[in-house]
Amino acid sequence: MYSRYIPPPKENQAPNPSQKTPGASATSFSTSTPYTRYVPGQTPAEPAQPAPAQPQRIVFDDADLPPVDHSKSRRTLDEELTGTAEQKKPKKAKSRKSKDVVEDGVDGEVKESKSRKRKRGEAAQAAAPEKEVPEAKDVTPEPEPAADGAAATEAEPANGVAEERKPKREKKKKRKQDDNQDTEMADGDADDMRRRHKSVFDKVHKALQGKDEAEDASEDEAEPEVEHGLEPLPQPEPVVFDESKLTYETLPPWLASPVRVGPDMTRPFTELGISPESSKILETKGFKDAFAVQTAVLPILLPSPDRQGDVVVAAPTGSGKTLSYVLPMVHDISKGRVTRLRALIVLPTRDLVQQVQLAFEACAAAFAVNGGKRVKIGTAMGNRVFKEEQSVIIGEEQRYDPQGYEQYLQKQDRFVSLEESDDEDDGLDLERTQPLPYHVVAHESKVDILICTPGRLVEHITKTPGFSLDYVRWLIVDEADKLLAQDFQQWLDTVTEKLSAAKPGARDFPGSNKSGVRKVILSATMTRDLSLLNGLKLSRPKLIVVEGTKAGEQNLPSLLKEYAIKVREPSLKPLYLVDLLHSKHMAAVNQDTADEASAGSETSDSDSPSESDSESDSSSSSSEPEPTANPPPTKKPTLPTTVLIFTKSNEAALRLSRLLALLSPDLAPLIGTLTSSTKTSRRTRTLRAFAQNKLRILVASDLVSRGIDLLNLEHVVNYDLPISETSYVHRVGRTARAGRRGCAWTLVEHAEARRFWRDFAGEGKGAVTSIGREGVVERVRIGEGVEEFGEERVRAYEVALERLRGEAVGGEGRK
Ligand SMILES: Nc1ncnc2c1ncn2[C@@H]1O[C@H](COP(=O)(O)OP(=O)(O)OP(=O)(O)O)[C@@H](O)[C@H]1O
Repeated sequence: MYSRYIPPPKENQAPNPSQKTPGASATSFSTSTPYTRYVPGQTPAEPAQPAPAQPQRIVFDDADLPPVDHSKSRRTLDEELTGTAEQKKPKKAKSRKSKDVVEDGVDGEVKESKSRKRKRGEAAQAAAPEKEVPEAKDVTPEPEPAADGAAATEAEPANGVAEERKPKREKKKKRKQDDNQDTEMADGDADDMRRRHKSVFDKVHKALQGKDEAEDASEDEAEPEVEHGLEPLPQPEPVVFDESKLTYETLPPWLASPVRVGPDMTRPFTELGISPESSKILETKGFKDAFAVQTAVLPILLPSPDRQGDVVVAAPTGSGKTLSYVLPMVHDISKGRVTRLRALIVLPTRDLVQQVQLAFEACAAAFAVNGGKRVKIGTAMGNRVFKEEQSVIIGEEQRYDPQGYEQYLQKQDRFVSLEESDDEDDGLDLERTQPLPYHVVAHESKVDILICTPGRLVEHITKTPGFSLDYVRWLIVDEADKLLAQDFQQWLDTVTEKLSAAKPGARDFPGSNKSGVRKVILSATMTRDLSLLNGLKLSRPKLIVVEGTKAGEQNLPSLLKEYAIKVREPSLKPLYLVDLLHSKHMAAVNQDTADEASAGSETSDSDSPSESDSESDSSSSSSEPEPTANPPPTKKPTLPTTVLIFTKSNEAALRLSRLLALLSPDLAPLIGTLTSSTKTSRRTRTLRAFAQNKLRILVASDLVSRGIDLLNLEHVVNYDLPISETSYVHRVGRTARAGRRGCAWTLVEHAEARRFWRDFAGEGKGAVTSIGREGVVERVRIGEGVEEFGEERVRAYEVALERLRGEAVGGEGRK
């Protein structure tokens, strides 16, 4: 009953045509592969060498196949081959199979499972009596290509051993694929041979399982055929990947349920716990009533018998967040006598350090009343030589202390031996002040409050003798999302570790029985990312959110108006800007600015610092007449308002600033430039000139997009699109501050339109923006391309560009 088993060729074994006997069997299988005879009841001998598990393919060369009658249906073929009528399979199963085949694609066909191979082998044996070898054909089999020439090959494991090693699940999957493959082969028009085999395999497989045809038939009958219309068959649920962002529901209660405050709420400082004397002084500084954020934060941070936990503040730009922490801190520290480092304020840029220092100085005076101490404020931001900065923060004195001196000497001895052993760890000791005999050098803080950038803070912690955080009881992290996202020298870990050290009584709050470090974390674009916030190790935190009626995650000031200008000709973008600056849109939007502008224009010729204040010298001292893209000015250079123009980089800011001066000489003396490559002192001068209305236009990189408080600024122009929604919020938030009006203009090129309207403006299909605004972004038209600007202006623009290029290369243009 069993016939000779002709196994498939061995994996990776390229046929050797030389071994072929002429006139050998016409089968397309390589006959060079050794095989064993199957003897029932006898375990077949293991192959000498297990072949690698890499699949091998078998050529089904049409030329080698027996002629096929395509007119015969599959059923007819099956009958012809097996002599039995095969039960028709239910339609449902069939269609599912064919779908799987499509999904599995070529891979499914390439891989063949062991079971299928087994079936194939068994089938070959079973089918042998009926059709042992395909009809002899007068064609010499083509040699099979090598295993790696995969194009015309089919995967075939070398033997059962390699196959056995595959995990069960994989085998199961393969088996399923094989079933699908079978259907595909039957439907396809290339492999009739395989189709025949398949039907034989099926029969033999059933036969080997001890099931006769009748049983098969009854089994199939038991599974009634289900009729389907054209409606889609039920499919498994598609796998849905959860791409949702963190929502308030998934946040801890303090983040999920913030204390919400309306943006218009104000209250007198006296109602919030500030003494009338201090309030009066604050009023003289321009702080009459507390702003919304201050009304919410002050009661939590000012001393109370029941001290509350840490505070996280999310309030729009220009809403007065700085004063909300400055006032309670100065109030608290002014109650003390001794100067110790009590508070750290960490900020991302030097400009912000300087700005916050001014706020502290103003408030220090307000609390130096009724016997209150005038708090001492220091800064550490790297704008000075480190040693100089050290001497400003930490003082030294020689104190008589024979015992301490003895310990010092012992330490020195140890240090010398360490030095000999090339250990450089204590090298800084060499730079320390040497004590006088029987004295020690004592260090003490010269400041109560240190305002600093994170990098410089870490430097002082690690390198400044006597710099200690033992007495620090306030930690303020302003522009927190930025500081937390960028781990400057692991500043947070270093600081929190130092703050966790407890010295008895060192962190006590006067007038309170509580002790510890109070943390205040602020931003207009506060992160809700717990992985970032966790690093702060907050204690019983509260989230304060200031928001209007149309609140988003990041809210814009309510008095901000936003506009978008379509740039049809990106190559002429600077001309759009020039036209905007000369348009009626650039009007004063606050009355006091209008007044100052008219007063400033009278003196602007003599007082203007011109561009000597910035790196780009735009003063048009050249003897040649400047190419101008605008009509020559008829009156003194002036602009009725103030403008801050944002570009994408330092270089872009410098170039645009110069180009503007060339294109519009009337504006040249009013233009200043602010970039991170500009020296801090020069930046300070430029900002001061702008605050005094001597400069009316600032061209800047994103350096000044955060926190900078230019109260007289009325218009922000996004010359280049900001990189993110957060960046947009900070940029446009340089105006419309502290209850003033302001406008934001964005130049939008065609390629940027979708992103701008969807992500920033929150308009259009699929718009999802985190920005909360009261109004909408309005469209404004400026220029209409070449026709609108005119040939002459476009030519002048090209000349200006050429000159700029010349200046960049040789600097001749500036001479
Ligand atoms: N109570 C007040 N009365 C009047 N002016 C105030 C008051 N509080 C703050 N200001 C002023 O409001 C302006 C903006 O304040 P501040 O710089 O603190 O804003 P901010 O919320 O920190 O903004 P940003 O997020 O952009 O840093 C400052 O000029 C500040 O002096």
